[in-house]
Amino acid sequence: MIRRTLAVGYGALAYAAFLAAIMYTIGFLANTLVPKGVDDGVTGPAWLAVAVDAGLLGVFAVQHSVMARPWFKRWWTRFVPAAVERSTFVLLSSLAVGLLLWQWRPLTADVWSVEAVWLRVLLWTVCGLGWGVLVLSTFLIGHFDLFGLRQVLARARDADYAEPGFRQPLLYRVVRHPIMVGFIIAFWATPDMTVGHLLFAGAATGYILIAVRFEEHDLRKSLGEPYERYARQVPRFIPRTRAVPEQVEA
Ligand SMILES: C[S@@+](CC[C@H](N)C(=O)[O-])C[C@H]1O[C@@H](n2cnc3c(N)ncnc32)[C@H](O)[C@@H]1O
Repeated sequence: MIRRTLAVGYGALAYAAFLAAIMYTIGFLANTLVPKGVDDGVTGPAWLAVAVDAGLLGVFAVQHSVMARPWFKRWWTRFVPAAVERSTFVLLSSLAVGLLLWQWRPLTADVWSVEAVWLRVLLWTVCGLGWGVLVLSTFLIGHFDLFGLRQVLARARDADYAEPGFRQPLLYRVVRHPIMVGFIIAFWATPDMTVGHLLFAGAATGYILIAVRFEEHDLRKSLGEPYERYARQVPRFIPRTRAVPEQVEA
């Protein structure tokens, strides 16, 4: 009983950490409503800021990609109960984001700064749409599974947990990685782009381009031909303007 309560509490804590990390990131990149935005913090030599920021992004990238691999999950569920494996991943990812935002060093030179009000409004709207696409997409493939809550609730009820499995709802019929498309849009759509923000957007986009290849490798391995067919029909990031005819089996 105590273990179950602890598991639910831990899952709730991890989910709260995720919510705090994503909401702070939104304010951080918009330089608004948070104490420290992407253009705030300790100033110093540019080379040092680039080195520190790249290191912080690297910590997140390694943590996030290594801990998401099936071989890693198989190994560490020998020590961590399976029911809280996802919550632990979510908690550590949120802490890595927290470290990144806390220790981020600004590079405040302007890359672009839009004056026209209509264009500023348009860019903020696109940015908001990016975050919206991201959140919606998490619900399309199982928001509460993705962030570990269903796993701990199943444990609390002593029920078996079944993963929601591979799905192709709505946006997943348009592109294979709508969550990542949402991130990319939100990272780049800003009326005021500084060198620091550009570094963040460029490095994070580069990471996404690599990370989805690892994810697809795992999906190909676990799903086989159905994923190959999906990949032939649905592009990674940029929607097709014309449908691809399904190949006739020989
Ligand atoms: C952070 S989500 C990102 C999903 C996807 N790359 C995206 O950008 O929307 C990563 C998890 O989603 C799972 N996933 C990816 N595509 C999926 C789909 N179409 N249906 C269900 N799960 C999916 C992966 O197996 C992985 O565990």
